[in-house]
Amino acid sequence: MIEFNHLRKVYPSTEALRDLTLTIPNGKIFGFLGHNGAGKSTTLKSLVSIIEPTSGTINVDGYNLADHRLSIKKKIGYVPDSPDMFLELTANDYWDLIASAYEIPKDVREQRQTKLARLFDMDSHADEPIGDFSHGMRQKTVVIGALLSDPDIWVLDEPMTGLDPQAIYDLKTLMRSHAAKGKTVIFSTHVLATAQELCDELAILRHGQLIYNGSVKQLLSTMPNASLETIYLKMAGRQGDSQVIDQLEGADKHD
Ligand SMILES: Nc1ncnc2c1ncn2[C@@H]1O[C@H](COP(=O)(O)OP(=O)(O)OP(=O)(O)O)[C@@H](O)[C@H]1O
Repeated sequence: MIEFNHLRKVYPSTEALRDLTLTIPNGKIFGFLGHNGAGKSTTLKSLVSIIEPTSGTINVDGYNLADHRLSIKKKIGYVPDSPDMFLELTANDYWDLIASAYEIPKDVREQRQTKLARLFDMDSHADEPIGDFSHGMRQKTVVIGALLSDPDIWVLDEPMTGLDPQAIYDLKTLMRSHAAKGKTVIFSTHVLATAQELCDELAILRHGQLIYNGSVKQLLSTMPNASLETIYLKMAGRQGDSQVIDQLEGADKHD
């Protein structure tokens, strides 16, 4: 179980998180939704210790993150919001780096890497530089890296961006099976159909504030026959949406 208690993050020009309090249970797929800049990555980066919150605490399985940083980091596999890093390394070098940081035994690492690289069609590209990869191949490289240590807690920031349909299907299957084992799967997405299909529970952020936390079922029951997209846009979307689109359409007609 992961608990965020009154988390705040202030950047010089923005208050990215405002008093975020929520609990993420084990054994569920938990989704973060919110417009660009809502605070999703900031929340996930705080959990994986890439950034330090301005105030507030995070507890993982009852342990305070600030006091047990290293042991908690080792339980987490993280897919960052951008796969454009370590471009000069080969995929293999990158996985080596992760294997040594997580102290994964050589035989375990080899077994898992072989399976994951084959699953994501990356086995024949392992010795090529990441900088030569397409966006989707870079994404597959970081997904494999995140899952290499078989971590209990998966923190996936927009993990499906750029993946092909087969890889998306496979990743969704892995996420479901990991949660079914009672482990934790946290991900952010802008694809509301995916969130509706995959998530058990959701947090919706707007301007760094939590505007919904609960089950997808419960949220869908608030508006019978409406999709998550419809409900989300009512909660988090621009007011007078159709008016703005009508004005744009009108402007186009006069061009
Ligand atoms: N390193 C940084 N320095 C300054 N401001 C930042 C930094 N990182 C994020 N921010 C600001 O914090 C706010 C939240 O950003 P964050 O990346 O958490 O949003 P997000 O919900 O993940 O957005 P997106 O959907 O676009 O990825 C934004 O206003 C952003 O400009």
